[in-house]
Amino acid sequence: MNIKKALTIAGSDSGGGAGIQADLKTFQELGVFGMSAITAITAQNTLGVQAVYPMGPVAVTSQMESIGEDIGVDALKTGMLFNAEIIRAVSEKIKHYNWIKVVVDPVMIAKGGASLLQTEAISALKQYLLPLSMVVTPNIPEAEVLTGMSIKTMDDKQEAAKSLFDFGVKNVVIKGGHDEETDDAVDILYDGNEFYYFTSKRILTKNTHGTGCTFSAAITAELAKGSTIYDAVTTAKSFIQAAIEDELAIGAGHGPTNHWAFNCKRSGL
Ligand SMILES: Nc1ncnc2c1ncn2[C@@H]1O[C@H](COP(=O)(O)OP(=O)(O)O)[C@@H](O)[C@H]1O
Ligand SMILES: Cc1ncc(COP(=O)(O)OP(=O)(O)O)c(N)n1
Repeated sequence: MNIKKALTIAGSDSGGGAGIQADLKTFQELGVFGMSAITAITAQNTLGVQAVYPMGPVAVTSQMESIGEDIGVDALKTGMLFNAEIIRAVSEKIKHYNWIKVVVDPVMIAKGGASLLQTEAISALKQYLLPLSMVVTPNIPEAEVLTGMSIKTMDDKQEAAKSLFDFGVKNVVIKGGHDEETDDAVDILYDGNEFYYFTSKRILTKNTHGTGCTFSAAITAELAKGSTIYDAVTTAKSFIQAAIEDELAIGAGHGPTNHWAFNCKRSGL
């Protein structure tokens, strides 16, 4: 069996809804072999983040080396990177191994407000990692921080996508989960030439913990299997829609999404 391999470089969420745990569940459901390089351990549940314990940059890159020297990577994603030292070290290793299918989810703040990226690390993200990325997947607040723009309308989203493209990113996906006045959740993709729109019905639920992680992991899994960017985003959008729709009411706060739902739906369960 020629299984494709996907790597997540991200933080651990003890509650299992976001971070490494969400990524590996998504990789498994989409039929790729999942691997991880952990950047930080968070003590976290559906109520919020109780503590963050970052790894040193060498601890992160030695995990990448173990994978790079033996197993290989068909596609990778980054999630919570926490500080500028980790961003720099991860970027150097990606260049060293010439890993091309790189999805950057520029995780900044958890749903409960906890900081998952130090403010002073934002310029490192722009300078070192964005130019190496095949796809970047900010939500609206993250796109605002990266571009310095206020994003309210679809025109603003298009301008922001163009501005992110100018950082050297090859494809920009601005997610619409935070656009809460609209009935639909609309994600836009910009490839430097065209805009593409991915629209789904907005589901009214508080159980959306880890949506961004799951969505970017699904894109990564599809790219690992050889999909085009457009097809990878299409599948990721269906995956996350099913995962939010068929909700798991776990914990007292923002519950996780349901990673089984996409395959259950496909097999008529
Ligand atoms: N309530 C919702 N209903 C349907 N889709 C949603 C909802 N919330 C988020 N999404 C989708 O989940 C994905 C992640 O979006 P978003 O919530 O903006 O990211 P993040 O988790 O990084 O804040 C996107 O594809 C978005 O359209
Ligand atoms: C360890 C870890 N990584 C990332 C996140 C943020 O995940 P996201 O998918 O953006 O979901 P919410 O935080 O908005 O629920 C996280 N919480 N923890």
